[in-house]
Amino acid sequence: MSTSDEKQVGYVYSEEYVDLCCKMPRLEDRARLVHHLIQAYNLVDKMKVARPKPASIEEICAFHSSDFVNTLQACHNFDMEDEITSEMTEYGLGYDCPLFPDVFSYASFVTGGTITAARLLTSRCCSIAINWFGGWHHAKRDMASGFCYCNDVVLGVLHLKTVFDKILYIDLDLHHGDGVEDAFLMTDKVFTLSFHKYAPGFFPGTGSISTIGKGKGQYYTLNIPLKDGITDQKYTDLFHEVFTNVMQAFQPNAVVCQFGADGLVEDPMRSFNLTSLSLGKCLSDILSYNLPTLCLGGGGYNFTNTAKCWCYLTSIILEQKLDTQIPEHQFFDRYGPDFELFLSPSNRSDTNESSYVKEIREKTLG
Ligand SMILES: O=C(CCc1ccccc1NC(=O)c1cccc(C(F)(F)F)c1)NO
Ligand SMILES: [Zn+2]
Repeated sequence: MSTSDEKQVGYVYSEEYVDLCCKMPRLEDRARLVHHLIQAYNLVDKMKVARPKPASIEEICAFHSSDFVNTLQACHNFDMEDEITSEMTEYGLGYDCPLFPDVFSYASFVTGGTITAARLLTSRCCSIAINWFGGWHHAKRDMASGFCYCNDVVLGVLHLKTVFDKILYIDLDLHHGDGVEDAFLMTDKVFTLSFHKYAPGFFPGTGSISTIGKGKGQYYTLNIPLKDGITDQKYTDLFHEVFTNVMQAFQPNAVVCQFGADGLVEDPMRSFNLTSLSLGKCLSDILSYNLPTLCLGGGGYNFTNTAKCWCYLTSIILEQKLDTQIPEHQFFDRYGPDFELFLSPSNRSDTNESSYVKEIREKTLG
């Protein structure tokens, strides 16, 4: 099958990379499930596989402070019994961001994965690049946060900026993409658009509709705060309206999208009532503009649903229809009892009253 290069889809993967991603506590074998499902649907052979290299210290320091990176690197032989020092907690390490022996190679490899994906776009080798094991949007310049050590998203955007003038960042994770928003709050070259749950006491607590950017970056930050129970229809209608407005006004040269899957039905976060069809429709909207596009993962703590979702998104990128039956493969039995690719919404109530959505529309679309 001959695909002209500009349609080539880049997929960041190696056995070593997946193995390392599975060392992250609380994410166990998620990366392996994701890759093997994409493989089981014969999608890997339709993509240009790019082996990631770990990001170098200087690459990571393009955003993070050197004392933070040095501290993270010093934790590389940390084991569970070691006590958490005050220095570690000062850098956000130890609680929300658990320490484990390979933490630094994990963080530098994931970051390298996203930079590798971004390079596929800046080198014009591909028009779409995927790193499902990146998308760690909470990490700050000198602080790990919310399960994120290095902010691979910021570093990917910074690399894209060396070639593309204006970058649109879209964050579809259940949680507000605070680390990325902070990094680009004051620039008009990166527009950050985040859809997320916004509720008292819900992490990270930022992302209210009133945060719109500062200085030159004023009006280049947009937050869509949502409540529990939102459905596919309401989410995708709102996304379509807001996204098309932003595309018209900002006219980016490249797009980065974080497809965190913790907003899906049956996620342990138990917040939104979305199925993969929502993220799929958002992705189709984005791809319809034929811009260089970087697709990243993120949250997603129901591992089989996350694998189903990102595999489905990969099929949309490749314009391949998938069987609804999960194909036989090494992890087939994990997909029981239904062995179905698509999810069904639950009957939980949607607390986003239409008056609330109307208010959001008015405040963001003017
Ligand atoms: O998903 C996130 C991070 C969520 C987070 C924020 C702050 C502190 C810890 C976390 N991570 C979790 O709550 C978490 C991580 C892995 C698995 C789970 C589970 F219990 F939901 F499965 C929960 N950002 O997009
Ligand atoms: Zn999340």
